[in-house]
Amino acid sequence: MSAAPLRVAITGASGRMGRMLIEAVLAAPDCVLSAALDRPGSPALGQDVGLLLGQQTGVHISDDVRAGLSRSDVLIDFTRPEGTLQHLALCAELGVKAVVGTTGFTPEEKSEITRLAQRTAIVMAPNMSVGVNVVLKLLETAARALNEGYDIEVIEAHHRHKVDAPSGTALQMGEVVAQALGRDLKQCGVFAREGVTGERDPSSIGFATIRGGSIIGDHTVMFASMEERIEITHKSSSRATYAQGSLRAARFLASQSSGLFDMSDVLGTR
Ligand SMILES: NC(=O)C1=CN([C@@H]2O[C@H](COP(=O)(O)OP(=O)(O)OC[C@H]3O[C@@H](n4cnc5c(N)ncnc54)[C@H](OP(=O)(O)O)[C@@H]3O)[C@@H](O)[C@H]2O)C=CC1
Ligand SMILES: O=C(O)C1=N[C@H](C(=O)O)C[C@H](O)C1
Repeated sequence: MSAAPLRVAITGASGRMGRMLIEAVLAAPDCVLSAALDRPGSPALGQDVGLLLGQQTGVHISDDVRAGLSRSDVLIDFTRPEGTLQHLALCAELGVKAVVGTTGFTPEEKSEITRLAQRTAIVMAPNMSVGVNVVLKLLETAARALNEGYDIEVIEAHHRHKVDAPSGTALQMGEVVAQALGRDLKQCGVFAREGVTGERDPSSIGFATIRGGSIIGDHTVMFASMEERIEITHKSSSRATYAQGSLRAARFLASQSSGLFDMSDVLGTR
């Protein structure tokens, strides 16, 4: 007998990631789209989610998050920090699991998510692509080997609509490198340079942000010495990579009851 399909709810349904996730869920044979949710006042409310895909699905975008979650096993949320926190509080109350792709959380908001994960299972990652999560492992190895004489800079580029900087992925890359080197990113991260900055502090990890056009998401970590330069780069060419990773995370959660996980748990690379 085949297992019951995973009932997946999507918040931010009309957003860039929301639309990509809906397409991925509709195409997944083991999943069913149980709810497509947007916030009150969204012009998308009432639309059949298949409208943009040229098909009728019978699932209409709604702002009734509680009702949508009540008929779901897992929520996939790519919205904004304040929206995600509201959605997670409802997930914890209703026993619905959650995959969080939203970035830009404050340390306090992250602590709140850790608390909510005592009541339901949550996967949270600033980048759901398998490729980026492999790159995080490469960075750990590179940082350990290049621990002296190399200046480390993280460069990221995204589309003109992105609202947070540096990207969540760039920050995670910085954290992985800092941890491998026994540094604290809060102390050594340099997020802006202008005017007479003085010479570069060798223990710093610099960040540079580019915003423009339709760039989906590029990240490079540069290790620069006086003799050579190593650059580890990941470039996304479609948001489908984030949607597919999110579905892997949703399937992983089916066997978890509580706790906060990341993509290394999902991919078994921890
Ligand atoms: N982890 C990963 O792999 C990835 C993470 N991201 C992150 O996902 C998030 C969304 O990105 P993207 O899809 O490009 O953004 P969009 O702006 O295209 O979509 C955001 C969606 O969330 C809704 N929303 C905004 N604020 C709230 C709120 N307070 N409550 C409920 N819903 C809200 C928006 O509704 P409205 O239109 O009404 O404002 C919209 O539907 C960002 O934080 C981004 O960094 C993106 C790609 C990959
Ligand atoms: O906003 C985006 O688009 C993306 N956000 C994530 C981030 O902040 O790292 C992931 C990806 O780079 C796309």
